[in-house]
Amino acid sequence: MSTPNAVDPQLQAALERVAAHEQILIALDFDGCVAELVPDADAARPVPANAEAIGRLAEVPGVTLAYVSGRPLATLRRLASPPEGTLLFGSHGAERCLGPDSPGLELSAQEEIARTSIIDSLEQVASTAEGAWVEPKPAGAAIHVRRVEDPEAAEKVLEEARAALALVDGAHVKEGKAVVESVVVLSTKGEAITELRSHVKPGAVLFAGDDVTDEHGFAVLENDDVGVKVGEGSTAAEHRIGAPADLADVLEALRQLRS
Ligand SMILES: O=P(O)(O)OC[C@H]1O[C@H](O[C@H]2O[C@H](CO)[C@@H](O)[C@H](O)[C@H]2O)[C@H](O)[C@@H](O)[C@@H]1O
Repeated sequence: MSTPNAVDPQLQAALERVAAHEQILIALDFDGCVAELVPDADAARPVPANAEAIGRLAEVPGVTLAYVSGRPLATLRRLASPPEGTLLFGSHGAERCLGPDSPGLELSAQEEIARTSIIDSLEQVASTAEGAWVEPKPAGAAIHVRRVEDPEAAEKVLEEARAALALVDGAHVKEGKAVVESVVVLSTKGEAITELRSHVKPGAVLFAGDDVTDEHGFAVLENDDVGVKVGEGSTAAEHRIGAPADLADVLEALRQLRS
């Protein structure tokens, strides 16, 4: 294990307040937070130092780990390889695994029709630009443009996708980084964190995330909770780190405070 860098003093003070609680919840976004953003979405993996820090935190009494991600639950499990016992929310909160009895996501017949229309519409749009591709998901789909070389062409794809999705009954749009997603089940990371809070009953929560959808998560933090925005962009989080590679220092600082 390499020596961790000191975290910002204000963040360190906030971590001390979190660590003082008997039970704490550490909820993490995956892409752009635990893992670097990469062109091939299936190649995303935790930054090694983050994986090590997460593994060590999983051993600490009174610490519950959770992932709160836009990824489908099955993909999240495969890519993140979370330690045993980690609670999981996928599909921006529409899918959950809080234990063996957690119900799977079931779509109504109407939602199934809407999901098929979303996928068909996005496939149609993606076929117009080299590098654009569609990621089908249990509750909808995402159109990706990170591999479209020309930024103007990429933005045009996203605009066309928004326009196509506006015509699909029951399609809700979520914005992301080089991606537009559409879901047939409306849920937010804020709702996921609220559900985690009532399940775990922690004295305080640390939530880290990098994207627009993570703002719903920061918005439900309270009291001694700590929100950490990863990277640039406006945010409701009170703390910020530069990149996913900096997250390990934060997690390690928290672990040391619990030792
Ligand atoms: O909530 P998250 O865990 O951050 O998931 C959000 C979306 O992440 C993935 O897309 C993003 O990461 C890709 C891999 O680095 C990148 O290529 C893409 O441009 C990003 O938008 C994922 O593919 C989506 O399903 C998630 O909703």
